[in-house]
Amino acid sequence: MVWTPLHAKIHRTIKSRHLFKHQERLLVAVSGGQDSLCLIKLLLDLQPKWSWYISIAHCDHRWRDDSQANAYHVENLAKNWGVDFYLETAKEPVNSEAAARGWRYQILNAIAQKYNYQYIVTGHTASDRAETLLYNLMRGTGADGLQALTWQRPLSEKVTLVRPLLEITRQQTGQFCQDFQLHIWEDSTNQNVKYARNRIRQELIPYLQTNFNPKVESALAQTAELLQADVEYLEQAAQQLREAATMGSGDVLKLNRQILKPAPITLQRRVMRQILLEILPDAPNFEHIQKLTALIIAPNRSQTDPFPGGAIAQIQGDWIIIK
Ligand SMILES: Nc1ncnc2c1ncn2[C@@H]1O[C@H](COP(=O)(O)OP(=O)(O)OP(=O)(O)O)[C@@H](O)[C@H]1O
Repeated sequence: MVWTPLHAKIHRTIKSRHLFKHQERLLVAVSGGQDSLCLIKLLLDLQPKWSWYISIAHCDHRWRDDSQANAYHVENLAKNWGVDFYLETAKEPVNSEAAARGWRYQILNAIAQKYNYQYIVTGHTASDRAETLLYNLMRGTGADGLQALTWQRPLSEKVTLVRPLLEITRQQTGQFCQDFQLHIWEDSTNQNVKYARNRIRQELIPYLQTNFNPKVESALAQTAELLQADVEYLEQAAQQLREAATMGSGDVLKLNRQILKPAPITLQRRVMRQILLEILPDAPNFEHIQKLTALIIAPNRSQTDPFPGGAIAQIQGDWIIIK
């Protein structure tokens, strides 16, 4: 087996970030594209050092004419490598990117639970991280949206999603596949500049590389990494503030304004967002968070309009009452 600098880098990353331990069961999500092929080859090469049990899962969304051929291609690779292969085919063609993603994670999670895999591993790269950061920046999310793709994320009680390639660029995964002659299945929809994501990848990033910073992808990925640590810290601080300020539970929630008032605005907003995440049917937007935060210094007896789902917040002296 040929050991490259990329092997060494991933080995170090897995060790230093404690992504997996020895002898764990990994379900690798392989689309057949260059990123996930690079990922599976690296993990299979590292396997003897770690004694993992590695399998491959592929999801056929049925949204391209060649999607079945794509699935066979991945199945053949799995056969040649001698690893278990799980295929799930959508009953109806999945026709939006968001729907495909939602369906895919649900399926991967179900396979992992059924066959007892602790980890689902995906091939997201530093390039994906940079694109996600730019995309979210233009949509106006705060630091939470910009932290863009975390190393690990729980998908359910027993299954964790892990992304070991977040410090490797797409250029590197492409070169790796070429060096090892891995046959990539090109996704024709990646070329379609109708999608904002593809315009960022095909047009915006190359423009930034040429005119601003040739290493812009790694620079943006590093920004995401720094923001991730900031967000983690702020969320913990907000959680503590919330616990200190909250009374009651169930249908009526009381927040003490005297405790919230001296806190920095970023923590006040985060407390309100954490609460709204639990009581609204969908994720709260900036306006919802602002409306609730404004009550911290509002005159006595002020109240909000109903939030989606019907909850109302009102002031009674030192308390914000949410019911
Ligand atoms: N059809 C598929 N079958 C199995 N795994 C897949 C499939 N498509 C994508 N993946 C996994 O997801 C990773 C990211 O793929 P891609 O960037 O195309 O998806 P995405 O929709 O942007 O994902 P996300 O929502 O997680 O950011 C791939 O490297 C691969 O591990």
